[in-house]
This record gives sequence, structure tokens and C-alpha cells, in this order.
Amino acid sequence: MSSAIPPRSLNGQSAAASGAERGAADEKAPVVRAAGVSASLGGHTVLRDIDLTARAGEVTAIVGPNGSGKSTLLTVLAGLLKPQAGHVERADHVGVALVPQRSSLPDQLPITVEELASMGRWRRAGLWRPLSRNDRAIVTEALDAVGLADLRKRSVGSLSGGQRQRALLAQGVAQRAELLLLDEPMTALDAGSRTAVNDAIGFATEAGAAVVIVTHDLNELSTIDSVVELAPPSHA
Ligand SMILES: Nc1ncnc2c1ncn2[C@@H]1O[C@H](COP(=O)(O)OP(=O)(O)OP(=O)(O)O)[C@@H](O)[C@H]1O
Repeated sequence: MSSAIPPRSLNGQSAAASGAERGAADEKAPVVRAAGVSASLGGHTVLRDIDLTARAGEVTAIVGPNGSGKSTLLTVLAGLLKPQAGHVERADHVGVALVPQRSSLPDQLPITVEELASMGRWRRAGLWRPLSRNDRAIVTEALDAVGLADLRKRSVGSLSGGQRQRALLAQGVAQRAELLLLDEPMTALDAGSRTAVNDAIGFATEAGAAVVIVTHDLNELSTIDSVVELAPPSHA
């Protein structure tokens, strides 16, 4: 079960490769910590004994082969899936933004890029209220961060795959969540789009978010503070 982390009361975890080399005084505040987490889907254990600490302003990468449970770990960190064993602790009042892979967007989604990004403000603004000037400024900032400001009036269905991925990322960034979870945000992106995604990740960490990214290629990330590597699926 999730429970609150007392601010600045935790020590680093072994998963924080570079963090382990830092002195305790330099360590940033943990936003979420998974300790000894196991989780199952459809009656099969897909995660076993996972430790992960994501800290404010840092990037944590999750790597592992197909089926090793990377996406499942994100849902556990988001609090959407309860661990079978172990526990997940989150700092007090942590907002969580989970950005799925772009394939989760229907092709004919009848909304604009700006509207998709604006949905990132719904939780704070309320579903039926018009966005405030501040909310609109945050949406504009998020669209700028992912390099989609020029396409804000385009329908999402008319975007290329890489542009859609960035539009989803803009929605996540616009949430201004303390924990930003990204599921393979770089897959099949060209160099320009990868740069835009890295810029947006930098924007989020500068704002103090803990960013956790599932990736198949650590080289595509311009900043990595720690890496969690998942074992191949056992099919046991
Ligand atoms: N709803 C489900 N019911 C049963 N098993 C599932 C379900 N969703 C995923 N799985 C299985 O759980 C395992 C982990 O899936 P997950 O999507 O977390 O892996 P992944 O590491 O993100 O994979 P990929 O690199 O292919 O995206 C896989 O073996 C998958 O088949």
C-alpha cells in the first residue's frame, strides 16, 4: 500500500546508481520509493522484489526486455496497481502524471493539440470550469516545452506519431505534477522529436518534478540520475 514519506527522512536506495556516489547532504528529496515490490497481472507475477527511489528534480530510467514489467512498474508507482508484496511510499500531497505510449490515443480523437494539453489542468481547475489565465499560461508553456506551440490548433488525429507522443507529453507536463511517469516517450521518434522530449524532461525536472522514464535505449536520454534494470520475464 502507498503511504506518506516524511519529507527528507529517507536514505538513498541501491537503485540510484549515481546517487549512491553522492553525499547524503547532496541528496534530493525522495518523491516516491518502492521497496521490495512484487506485482502480478492476470495471476502471473510480473515484478519481483523491485527497489526504486525517484527524487525531486531527477531522472530515473527503467530499462529491461519486452515483458519485463516496465509499464507495470509505472502503474504501481502511480498507485493504480497494488503491489502483491513490498510497499510504495509517496511524499505528502504528491500529484502524479502518467503519460502512456502514444498508441493509446485513438486515431480519430476529435480534439485539438491545445485541448489535449489543457486536459492536464482539469484535475486542478475542475472538469467543467473554464481554465484560468494561469492555467492557459501553463498549457502554453507545456506546448512550448515539447515544441508543439505552432501546431496547437491542429486536430490530434492529423498529427504524425511523433507529434502525438509530444502532445501526450505536453498534457503530462501541464499537470505540473511532482511525479511525472513517462512510458517509452522516445520510441520511434526522429532526432528532432527526441530533442524536444529531452527539453520537456529538463523543463519538468527544473520545475522540481521527479521524472521516471521507461526506455529501451539509455543513450536517447540527455540526463539520467539513476537506472533501474528489470530482469527478463520468467513466465513461471
Ligand atoms: N492485463 C494483463 N493481464 C495479464 N498479463 C498482463 C497484462 N498486462 C501485461 N501483462 C503481462 O505482464 C508482463 C509485463 O508487461 P509490461 O507491459 O509491464 O512489460 P514491459 O516491460 O513494459 O514490456 P514492453 O517492453 O513490451 O513494453 C508481460 O508478460 C505481459 O504480457
